[in-house]
Amino acid sequence: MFKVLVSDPISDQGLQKLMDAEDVILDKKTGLSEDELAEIIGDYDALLVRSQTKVTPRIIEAAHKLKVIGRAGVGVDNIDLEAATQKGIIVINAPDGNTIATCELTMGMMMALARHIPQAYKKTITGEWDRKSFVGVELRSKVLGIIGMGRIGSEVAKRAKAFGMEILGYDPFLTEDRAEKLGVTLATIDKICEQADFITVHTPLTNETRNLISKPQFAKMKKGVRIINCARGGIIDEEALLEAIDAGIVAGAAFDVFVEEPPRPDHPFLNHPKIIVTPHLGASTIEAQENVATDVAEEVLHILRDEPFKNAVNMPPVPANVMAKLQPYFLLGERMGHFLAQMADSAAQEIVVSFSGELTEVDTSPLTRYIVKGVLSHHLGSDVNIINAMHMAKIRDVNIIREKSTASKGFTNLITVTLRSNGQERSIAGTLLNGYGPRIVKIDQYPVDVAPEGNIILVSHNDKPGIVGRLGSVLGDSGTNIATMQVGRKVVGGPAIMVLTVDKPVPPETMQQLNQLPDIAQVKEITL
Ligand SMILES: NC(=O)c1ccc[n+]([C@@H]2O[C@H](COP(=O)([O-])OP(=O)(O)OC[C@H]3O[C@@H](n4cnc5c(N)ncnc54)[C@H](O)[C@@H]3O)[C@@H](O)[C@H]2O)c1
Ligand SMILES: O=C(O)CC[C@@H](O)C(=O)O
Repeated sequence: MFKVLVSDPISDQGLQKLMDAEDVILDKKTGLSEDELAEIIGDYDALLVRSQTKVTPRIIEAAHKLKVIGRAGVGVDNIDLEAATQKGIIVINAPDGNTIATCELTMGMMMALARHIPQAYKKTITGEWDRKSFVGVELRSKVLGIIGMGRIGSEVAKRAKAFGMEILGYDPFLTEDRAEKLGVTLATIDKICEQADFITVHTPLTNETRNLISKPQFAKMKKGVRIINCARGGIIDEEALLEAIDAGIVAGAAFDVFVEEPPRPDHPFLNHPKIIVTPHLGASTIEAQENVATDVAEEVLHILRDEPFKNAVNMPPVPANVMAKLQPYFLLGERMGHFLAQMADSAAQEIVVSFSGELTEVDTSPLTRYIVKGVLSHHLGSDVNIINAMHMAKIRDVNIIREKSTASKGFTNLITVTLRSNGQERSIAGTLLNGYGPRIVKIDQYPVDVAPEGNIILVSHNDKPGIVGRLGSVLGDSGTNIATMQVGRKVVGGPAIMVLTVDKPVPPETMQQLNQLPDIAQVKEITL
């Protein structure tokens, strides 16, 4: 018998399969404290949660029998994936079931904003018949900017088309082809800011998307723009939004999600006449809750019964002998991918992974997943992991080519990764150096020796006297300390690269200054 614990309110209809299963005992215990959950979790084979239960390392530590944690929804921010992976617990989610619900809430927010519905309702129920204060705008012929064109963003685009809106879309993985199919014009964030009447965000919250819409973006916006966030708190800078409303740039905003949830009672959004708020209701429809509960219940049954399953968000088991060979390379592989993605000017369209030396003796697919995860995580953040990395690449039309080579160029093992995008090709090679750990040994065609960690500045320049000095003084003026420095070139006076490691992130204005120095083609900051 399998014991399954449901620790958050999850739709009964969705759970029916589990309730009917003869080999399952289902317990529903909601509102447990961490202590209470830690005390009982040791009895269970599966745990089903929504977003309230925090599955902390302590819970996982106490979960001696647990085989699977099922999240009825998309975000797994409430589950400690690292701890679950280390303990061999599979974590699954239900990424598709609440797409329409969240899309429809977004459309509702857009209409409520355009016609002041919540504000007008509030006044009318007090007996005031105020028709003058609530003159709205039509959606027809307005420009809608959608940032993040994944599942939800794409559905919003389809519905907004039906309202006669013109749509500008930005997503690093949005191709001309797909944009055309969706009736969306490919745009940059800047263009969206300059031209949109409504802007809605549908990205995950990652280091790259945190404060994606902040002061500089608001400064570029059209007067009277309306802003919607039904994705994750923090993608839109809350303070900058308030300033943009005060400055008369933003006419209204609608937020379902907040940096801190629930927001503190004196949060400035809560009583603001121009801001509509809802308590993270995107997925709160009967249908969505049934969908996500059904999806997750079916998957949990598959896992408990050792049947094939999908939507796992952490790591599958790898045979011990293969693991022993590959594990030392996982960190290197992931960092190489992340390094390369930051070197490239646009999101990957093709990733070529080539292994040489002893690595060619085993199935390197788990290592490839780490590399692909490293590349994709630059744009997808924690939504991509080693279980779903290949799937994420496939659905975004990113072609993965694997090669094995006998030429290890003097190294026991060598991993070479090439990233192709929009006609650009960049590559790096890395290895584990005995006694020194992971090393990047080649960047494009230049031999280097760089530890893939911390803050790295990569400079493409012309090999001319004085460059090192000019760069050093700009960095010095900004208080940035250079820890190490290497220069690589093929011919005297030709194209060259410089790799600097610095002690802390370089301020954006310093990066701008560096990029404007003479004889410098490009300066990129790589953070690992
Ligand atoms: N309010 C709610 O209750 C609710 C419900 C479901 C989902 N969500 C949230 O909505 C968001 C979107 O969900 P989804 O299912 O559409 O996810 P998805 O993975 O299908 O789509 C996200 C898209 O964002 C894109 N992206 C990543 N970084 C970007 C960047 N810097 N600029 C532009 N685009 C970028 C990705 O390429 C991807 O296509 C997620 O944050 C999810 O957690 C909220
Ligand atoms: O209502 C929920 O469970 C959260 C919904 C949503 O944010 C998700 O991540 O799926």
